[in-house]
Amino acid sequence: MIIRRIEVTPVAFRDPPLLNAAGVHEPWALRTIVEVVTDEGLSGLGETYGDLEHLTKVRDSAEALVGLDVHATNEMYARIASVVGDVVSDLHGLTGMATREKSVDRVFAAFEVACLDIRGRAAGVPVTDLLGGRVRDAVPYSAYLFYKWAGHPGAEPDRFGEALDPAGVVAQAALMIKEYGFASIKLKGGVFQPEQEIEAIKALHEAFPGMPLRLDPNAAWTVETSVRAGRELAGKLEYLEDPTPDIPGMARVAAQVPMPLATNMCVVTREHLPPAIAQHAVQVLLLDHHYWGGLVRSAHVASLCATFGLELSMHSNSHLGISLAAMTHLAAATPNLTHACDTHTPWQNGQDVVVPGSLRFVDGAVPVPAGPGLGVELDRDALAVMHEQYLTCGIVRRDDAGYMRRFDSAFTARRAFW
Ligand SMILES: O=C([O-])C(=O)C[C@H](O)[C@@H](O)C(=O)[O-]
Ligand SMILES: [Mg+2]
Repeated sequence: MIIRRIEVTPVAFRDPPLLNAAGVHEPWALRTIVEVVTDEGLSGLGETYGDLEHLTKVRDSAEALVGLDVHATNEMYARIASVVGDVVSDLHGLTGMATREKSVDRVFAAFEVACLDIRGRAAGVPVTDLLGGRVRDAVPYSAYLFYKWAGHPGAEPDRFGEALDPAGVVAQAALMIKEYGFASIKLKGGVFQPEQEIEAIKALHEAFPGMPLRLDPNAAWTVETSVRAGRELAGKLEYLEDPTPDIPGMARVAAQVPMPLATNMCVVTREHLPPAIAQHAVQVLLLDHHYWGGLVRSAHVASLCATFGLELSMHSNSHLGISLAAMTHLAAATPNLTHACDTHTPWQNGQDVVVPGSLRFVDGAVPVPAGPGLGVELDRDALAVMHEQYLTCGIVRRDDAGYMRRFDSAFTARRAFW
């Protein structure tokens, strides 16, 4: 199974004005779709970020992989490492510090997933079986709530409407739970004064008694604020996610609040694990195969977490169905991933590059797709439409702060701000 050809296609799809500590989502979200084709005519799919600097590395790497066997992932990683010469950072900073290793892992992941898709198709088994077999038939996801404007400025309101206060947040949760059946809730914070976000959690706790809740201010709070908020929310949070920046800051908070702390910001690559574990900075790691180097490397990290007593959840950016399928296969094969995963899927409102039908939500969980490989098929018409949207949307990298500054010229991204 020799790689003959790799198609790399950037796409854009509509995204609502979701607010976070970095600013606000632009009207279009970007992704890159990777299709690896072998000499035997088998093809496999991968999905990754769409920012131009990353896309360029993905394109350059694709050329370097032609001629390799789809099983040769160590050689694939080495070739990609030699192509990815420098560190690629996101403007939004929401997934923590960029390092060289993380930059390579991010590029490698899309190709690794595509090769696993091919290997699963060739063997007639789902990707889950290549990762050790399923420990759950369906993967639970959480309702991922955002403060948001009713619509993008100058455009019609979207169907989710405005959510700028506790009542709006509760209404958004009710809509998501009604449509998807989610059984846990995450609120993206770091947008308003901490008191207002604490009130929103209290309102959710009252409206959905017993439902596990998380709050994620994306490091917008100081240590002192995090401790105060954590204590005020005692008994109401399953975990508090990245209240404050960096491992030492998280360690100080963790020692003083009653709930576990989770992260997708201070532990984002292997070198962060030893200090975080030594300092007891986090109790829950949000895995994300897109930057932890694909599915197999993520499974290795999961195993390390089991050794050191860290629990697991899963992080999500705006994504499409190839990513949802990959996330579901990984989570279904990871025994210690016991918290419901994050997903942006509801915000994508049905837009996708995969043929509808193989991915669905049942009681808030996605059943592992039945077909071989990832179990999803590329919808080539949809891909062409979304690629055209990419060419015309005028956005080449995600810039939440820059977009926010169009409406609030003094805005700066919030880090240990409150
Ligand atoms: O910290 C997190 O969970 C994220 O970074 C998730 C997403 O990036 C989210 O914050 C977003 O897209 O605004
Ligand atoms: Mg987070």
